[in-house]
Amino acid sequence: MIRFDQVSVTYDGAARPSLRDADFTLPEGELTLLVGPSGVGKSTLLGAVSGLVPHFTGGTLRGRVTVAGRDTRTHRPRELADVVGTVGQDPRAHFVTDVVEDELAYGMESLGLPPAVMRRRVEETLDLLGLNELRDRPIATLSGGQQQRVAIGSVLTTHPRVLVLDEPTSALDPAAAEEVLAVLQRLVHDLGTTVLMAEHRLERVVQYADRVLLLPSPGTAPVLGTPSDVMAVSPVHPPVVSLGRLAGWTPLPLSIRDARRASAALRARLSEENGPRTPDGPGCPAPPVFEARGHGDGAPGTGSGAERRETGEGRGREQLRAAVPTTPAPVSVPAPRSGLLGRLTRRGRAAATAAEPTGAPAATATALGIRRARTEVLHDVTLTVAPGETIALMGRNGAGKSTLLAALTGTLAPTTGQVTVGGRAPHRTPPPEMVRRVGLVPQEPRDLLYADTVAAECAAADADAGAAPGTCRALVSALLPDVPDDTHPRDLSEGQRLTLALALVLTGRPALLLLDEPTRGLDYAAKARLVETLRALAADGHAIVLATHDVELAAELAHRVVILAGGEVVADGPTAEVVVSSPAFAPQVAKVLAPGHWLTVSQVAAALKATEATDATASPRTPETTP
Ligand SMILES: Nc1ncnc2c1ncn2[C@@H]1O[C@H](COP(=O)(O)OP(=O)(O)OP(=O)(O)O)[C@@H](O)[C@H]1O
Ligand SMILES: Nc1ncnc2c1ncn2[C@@H]1O[C@H](COP(=O)(O)OP(=O)(O)OP(=O)(O)O)[C@@H](O)[C@H]1O
Repeated sequence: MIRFDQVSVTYDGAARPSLRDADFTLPEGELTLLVGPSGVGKSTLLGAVSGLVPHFTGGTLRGRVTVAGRDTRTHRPRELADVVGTVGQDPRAHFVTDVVEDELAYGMESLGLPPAVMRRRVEETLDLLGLNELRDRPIATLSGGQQQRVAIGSVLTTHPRVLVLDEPTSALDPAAAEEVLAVLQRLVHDLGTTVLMAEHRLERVVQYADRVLLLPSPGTAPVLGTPSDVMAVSPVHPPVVSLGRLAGWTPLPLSIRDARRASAALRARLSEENGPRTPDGPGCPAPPVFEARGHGDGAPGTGSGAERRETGEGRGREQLRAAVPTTPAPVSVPAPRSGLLGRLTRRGRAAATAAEPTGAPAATATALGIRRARTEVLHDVTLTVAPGETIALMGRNGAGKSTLLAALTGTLAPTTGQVTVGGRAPHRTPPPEMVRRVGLVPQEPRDLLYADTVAAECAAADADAGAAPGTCRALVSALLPDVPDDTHPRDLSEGQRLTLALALVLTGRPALLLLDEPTRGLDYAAKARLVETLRALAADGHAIVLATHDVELAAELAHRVVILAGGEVVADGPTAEVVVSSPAFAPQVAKVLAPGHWLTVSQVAAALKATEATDATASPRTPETTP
């Protein structure tokens, strides 16, 4: 159904192709997952299928891409619209109309479908994606996840034979993501739809894939194989695969169910330990985080142990291994340089202590209620955020997370109750006085970026924060060393844009840092860098509140998890206590190793090391659990 014939794409002015030597066929009626580190060319490959590359993006496409027999170089995206449905990374870029129902009908109208068919398909899609209650709503008033569902729905109504999706679950809560993936799987199984989907959160999607197409590193040819064969060699993989590689499980499990079946010995071994040593309050140093290094570097969790015990099962695995270079995965958010970050956080501490008397909370909400349009979106929310504390704010799409963050920044005024940040009521305090008290990195970092160059953004951030000229640029250099002054923010990758937005906000050294869904579009390595940066800030006294659907991020970073449902706080407590028993919010490791309170692969690796050290003095090693 989709055929790439020796395809390379080079953007205008680029020194190297962004996609090279792509040569593969994707058959009809299969779901193929496209994976790879940030900036490796996934969106470029997807664009070559929908015709956006090179027709809209410019650049040169060599070779031939055919979709249902049509050459995408000679067929513009409009001439492919009856066959290919595309949802890009930013749902808002997708919308043509203002209201949910109209948006669902728009694609069918363009294809000239009869009104009766349109009506039936709109109703079906509203039901299928749980959008019924939102059908009359202006799209601009929907939450991020609600908008993403509408974008997906608007493509499904045209019944395309090929669906091309760029991170379709990035703004969805875990349950909504499962619902959308189940719908896609039904289309594949029941209607023979061909789905090609890029996604960074592999823990959500890999078990749904028939095949995985891996772009291992920039300029390396794509590798196609079964999910388990590709995951065995991929530089990006979900925690359940890291755990399987660490424990040496063969075949490598991709689902929680398979991992639980393989995990009896590991669970027994870990039960001898006293449980994970998690940071349960501000100021506690935490264990290392997501695996940030590439395959083959011998680090725990990269699978070297598992591979030594490989039995060779899995057709094609050896060829895959040969095709995947063993260089570390490129990262889009480089490690902070300790000197500069140190200076940043020291200044942060000065700001934090200047803004807060010792022991005072960074922020409070008391019996907070907020009405938007005619709906009460938050109700009776009471919350205290301490300096140095990292809180993950979780909950279903539309639960009110972004609304709570907006109340903390002062963008929305309480309808009832009170909010204080650094001792002030944020909605009544002039913005310049709030800059050092609170900063928000919004769900879409583009919303903070107005200027044409990175340098101009930095100059504006210095002026807004009353900081010495050069303050912001020093931060950008620390967090994004390779980005020149004259780069247009539009040309940065998702991860780079997020980091630029973070640097702009940190220029004001806010005592309270708010981040709305900060891992959208980030690969595992970039996420590890973000975690490192946020930990350094928390250790230095900044309070951090993250609204996130990323259960793995919450497990790594948060001291405390607060769950909102229908605008109310329904859980608030230490991370392990809140997430371990929750089917929706537990990270993969917790699900595999329940009832133990293990949350991350790094905790398990540390525990195994400890038991091994004990065993080395007492008895022979247990090969099964040797990393
Ligand atoms: N329109 C464009 N013009 C010039 N360069 C581009 C354009 N689009 C992408 N690039 C560059 O091509 C490379 C591949 O980008 P692409 O967006 O395809 O990667 P990706 O794997 O989808 O990344 P991510 O996971 O961050 O979305 C990057 O170096 C990017 O900067
Ligand atoms: N401007 C607005 N007018 C009316 N209702 C709104 C407006 N903005 C948001 N809402 C509604 O308020 C509710 C809470 O939205 P909010 O953006 O706070 O949710 P969220 O928990 O951040 O969701 P997500 O996880 O999808 O980002 C949703 O039902 C949303 O539709």
